[in-house]
Amino acid sequence: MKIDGIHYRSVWVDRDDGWSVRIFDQTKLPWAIEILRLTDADQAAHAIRTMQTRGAPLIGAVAAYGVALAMRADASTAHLDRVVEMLGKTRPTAINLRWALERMRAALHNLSPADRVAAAYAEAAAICDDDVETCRRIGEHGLPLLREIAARKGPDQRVNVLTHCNAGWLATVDYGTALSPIFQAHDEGLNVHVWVDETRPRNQGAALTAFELVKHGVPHTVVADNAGGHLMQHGEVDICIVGTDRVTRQGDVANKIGTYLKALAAKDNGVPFWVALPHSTLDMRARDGVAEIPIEERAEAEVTDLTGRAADGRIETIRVVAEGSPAANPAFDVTPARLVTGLITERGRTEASEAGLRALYPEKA
Ligand SMILES: CSC[C@H]1O[C@H](OP(=O)(O)O)[C@H](O)[C@@H]1O
Repeated sequence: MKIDGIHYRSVWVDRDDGWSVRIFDQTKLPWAIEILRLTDADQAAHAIRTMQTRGAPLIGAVAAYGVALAMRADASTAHLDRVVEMLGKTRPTAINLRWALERMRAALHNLSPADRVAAAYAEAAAICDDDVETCRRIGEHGLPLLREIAARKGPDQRVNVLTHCNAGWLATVDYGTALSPIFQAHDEGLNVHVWVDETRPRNQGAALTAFELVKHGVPHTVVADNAGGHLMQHGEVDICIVGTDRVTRQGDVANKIGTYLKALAAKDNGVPFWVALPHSTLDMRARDGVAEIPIEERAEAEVTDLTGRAADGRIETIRVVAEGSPAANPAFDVTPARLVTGLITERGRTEASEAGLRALYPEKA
């Protein structure tokens, strides 16, 4: 998507710089736009682990390019296996990471080492191009939901969408998932407004979703995570649309911590709760999400500390928790399918169920 009129993807290859891989340092956004230069797999792993680059589809794409960078250093089968395993351990919850690495290994394993560099870059590029088209189509299939609300409420009433975390173009290669229909609705002139959950502790909503919506000119309001239920009780939310890091074959949804609580509030208030996902986020090997999806535990400091811009413009990190208090930091939770109104995919919309997913993805059954 665009930043000040210039189109970017969230990851790209700099052919003029030795085929290095470029990403935004998302830990610096929205205060600074810094582009990182990755030249080896360890740098790619570090970027994923530290969330310099994050978002389920995007970490898969960056890991894929991490494999390509690794093949330039050593295209042996042993090194390929080592790098795939190393990158696969960077973050446990988003299934897109495993999906992308398995796809890279399948594309390279039977090739001769001499052919692996070019093939790795080509496969990583194909993963990125597939993600861009997939996310664009997710937008197309989610758009009718917003049009229906707009038609019901009338042109002078805004369509209020609540979203959690960041599932925009910064979480994917381009367009986003949950934000894709919102961008398309805005671009076609729908009167759409977004309630943006700040999304503690990493504030992906306040920092990244808000940044995307400002740059695209989409009306929005940042709210504390705990405000969503109140807004729903008072009729201020017409629909919730969130992204996801893994959906099981029965439709259970892993997403950023706090999503489950929003889904409970939506159910209690009769607010439709939709989840947007590309095919790469489906984990048909898992059934019960609560029991089977690994939930990433991140550092306490992400809860005890907060980073932002001081009055004098300096970026500072301050402690916001009493000295001596420990913190726990589960980074995701699982929303059971019974709380999900439906799934928005690149192939269309479906109920959050095994039957619904089999109908859309018969080849994955
Ligand atoms: C389009 S996937 C976005 C998904 O990924 C985020 O996790 P993180 O920022 O920790 O990588 C979050 O769960 C989003 O919903």
